[in-house]
Amino acid sequence: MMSDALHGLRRLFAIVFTADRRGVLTLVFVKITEATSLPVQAVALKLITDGVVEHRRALAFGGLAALALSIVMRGVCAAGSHVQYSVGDRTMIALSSHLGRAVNRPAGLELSENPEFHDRIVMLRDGIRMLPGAVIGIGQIVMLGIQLIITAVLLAGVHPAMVALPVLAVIWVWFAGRGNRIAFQAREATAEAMRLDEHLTDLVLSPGPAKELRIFGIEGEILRRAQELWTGSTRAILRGEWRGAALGLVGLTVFTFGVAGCVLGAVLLARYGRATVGDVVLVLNTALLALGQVAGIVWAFRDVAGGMRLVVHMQWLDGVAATAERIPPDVVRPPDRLRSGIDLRDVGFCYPGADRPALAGVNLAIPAGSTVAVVGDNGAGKTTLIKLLCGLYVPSSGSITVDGVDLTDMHPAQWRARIAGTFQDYVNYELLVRENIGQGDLRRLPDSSALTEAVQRAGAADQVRALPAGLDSQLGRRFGGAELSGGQWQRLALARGLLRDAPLLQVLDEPTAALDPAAERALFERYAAGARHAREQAGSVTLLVSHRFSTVRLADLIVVVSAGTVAEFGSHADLMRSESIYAELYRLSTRSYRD
Ligand SMILES: Nc1ncnc2c1ncn2[C@@H]1O[C@H](COP(=O)(O)OP(=O)(O)OP(=O)(O)O)[C@@H](O)[C@H]1O
Repeated sequence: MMSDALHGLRRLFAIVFTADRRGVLTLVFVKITEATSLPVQAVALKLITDGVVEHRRALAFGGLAALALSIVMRGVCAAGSHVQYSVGDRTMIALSSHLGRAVNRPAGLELSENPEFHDRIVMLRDGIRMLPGAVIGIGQIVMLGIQLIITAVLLAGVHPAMVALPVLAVIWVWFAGRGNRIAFQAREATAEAMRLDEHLTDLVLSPGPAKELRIFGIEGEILRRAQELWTGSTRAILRGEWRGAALGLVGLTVFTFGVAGCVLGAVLLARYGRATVGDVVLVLNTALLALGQVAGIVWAFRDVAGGMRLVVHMQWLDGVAATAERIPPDVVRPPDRLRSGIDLRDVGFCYPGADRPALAGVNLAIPAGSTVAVVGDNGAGKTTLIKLLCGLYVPSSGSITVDGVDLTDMHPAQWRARIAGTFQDYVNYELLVRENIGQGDLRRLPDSSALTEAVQRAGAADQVRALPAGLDSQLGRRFGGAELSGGQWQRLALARGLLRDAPLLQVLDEPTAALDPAAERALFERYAAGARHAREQAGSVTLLVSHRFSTVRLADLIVVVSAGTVAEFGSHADLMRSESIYAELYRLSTRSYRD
């Protein structure tokens, strides 16, 4: 535990020092000056008192000179005090960008689906806001620590037993440290409840879910649940704070007795002629000062402990992010063009924490240049299959190979750079239209003709033309821009998925649910035309997940996924010739359209 704390403190020091070297050095100078100014003042008062009482002019003038010095030192400290804020802010900025990098490091989705990850992120986010306080706290501890050592030396000069006072200070700090830990643990235990509270409050405040909430009349109930979570968490945090404060109070009581003992001792020593009146003034000054110094250290430790816990969460995140980064030792680059295709051999996958596999025994050979439709019931495993092909998860068993190279041997980011896609839960980026589409390939964002071509292929040309500034129109009511219908947002998402030139894998996971069947078919025909171009250029494979058989039948090959495995695989004509599940589903769908 102690070694963890020391390690955390060392890391925190290192982070602060790296973030602002010059600021830290200035801060050290300012804090040492601040630390020595008060003891200089206490000694000055002793010298002045003894000089006046004993009629020793030189002593009194020496005391006055020391007093003047202490005032100058205090002035230097006041002038330099702003440095601690800038060091704090720079550290906060450095750690925030480190956090951003760590969160983006993992190749897959496992980490973002891990509840512990989200709890730690909440604690990190809150902790980063406390960082400037932790930096100021480090400065305070250094300064007050030096002061306390000088105090101990001065007190020992009056009587050696008074050196016990700093020992009592350590006891106080220890009690307070235990108290802080209890308070922090209480706060951390509420992280999940606080996250749920945030989610529920967002639901009520965001325009998207507002319709459903109003229709069902559940805003009140959702808010009540959020309030309940917030109240429960706040109460638990307060309980922890009270218990922590009680421990701190025990330490304070012990130390106060020590201060009283020193003052009483000095008075008795003076009474029996073993100390001067100046000594009593010195003890009064320093011992009472020490009360404030240790109280300051206790408070500063609380802020620093917050920073140290932040370091612990950061290290956890760095560790799991590095593990999840999945960079193979001998990285193989994805091919420039697909020659043979993508093979799945006996692929199985179980989501972390799930009790049964989402996919098992999947065998599939997808030839280069083919367009493949994936069909199946809800929950059959279609999206999971797509996510494995995109390298967002690693199969639990079996292998996926691209032109004979195992996907796990490829750099995940390099493989993803060769994938284009639109998913059923696409994102509505409320940016400029060109930025919304440009997210599909940032390198092509400035290329208006590439954007326009993607817009045309997605069938969104008319809707973009109707906007006040075309590609440069702002989207989203909240930002003073245009609000789009569900289908219009979806067409922009499709354009985004079409922006990347000649991808090796083009994925369309039910991206057309908000389009009518005729629009979906027209879109897929345009897609197929584009796919021909990509096929010629890069041997691209296009994968389409759809429940609409009028579109599905246009694909070269059809995969029927059922209960986590591939039940059928073949062309429309082949599957229709046999008594297949596909033929049954196809007839059902065409019949329901006729009825
Ligand atoms: N992130 C996840 N964590 C745990 N289980 C999941 C996760 N995503 C999906 N599953 C489970 O895996 C199974 C397959 O889900 P998948 O999303 O692949 O189905 P699907 O065929 O795409 O369904 P749909 O047609 O409804 O989109 C389901 O039982 C689902 O509950």
